[in-house]
Amino acid sequence: MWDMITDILSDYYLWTKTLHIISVITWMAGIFYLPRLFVYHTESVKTGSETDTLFQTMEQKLLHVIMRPAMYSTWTFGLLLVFTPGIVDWLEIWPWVKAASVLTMTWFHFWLAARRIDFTEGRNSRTGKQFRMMNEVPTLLMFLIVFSVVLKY
Ligand code: HEM
Repeated sequence: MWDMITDILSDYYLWTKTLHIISVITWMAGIFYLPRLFVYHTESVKTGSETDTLFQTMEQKLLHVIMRPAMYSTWTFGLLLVFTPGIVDWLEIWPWVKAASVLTMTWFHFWLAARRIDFTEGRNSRTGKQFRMMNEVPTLLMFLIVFSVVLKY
């Protein structure tokens, strides 16, 4: 049974990788844009105004319609790649760097989701500067992930 599954994973390796990359692009688009929305929301929008409601709608749609499904499909296709024979050698360093980075990226996703709730409840206490600084987290992780998965040291 397991042999049959790994044969199928090998046959569809390039399809899986293609879908993984498409999912990653979609997830990252949101990961980079949502903190920007939070910066404008914090610095230029009055709590309780019409614009506040508009920003909340944009943030909710971005998170639930784009980012959340994209995160799930990135994980699904990524894990299928992990189980594809001959792709990941856990004796090398790169899979560990990648694993640590994608776990941190996933933590960042949920951190953003929690900050969205702060806005909906009118209790955001972060400044625009703090959101700008947090925006560097996914940038750093993206470098670590792409270098590790492509160079494979
Ligand atoms: C969320 C969990 C993730 C898992 C389990 C995972 C796992 C994997 C695996 C096993 C591969 C195959 C490597 C190969 O074919 O040699 C791969 C490829 C790739 N991953 Fe991920 N990944 C994840 C998330 C991400 C994220 C967040 C990014 C980007 C920010 C990313 C970018 C890539 C790229 C660009 C490739 C293609 C590399 C190549 O063609 O050689 N992955 N991933």
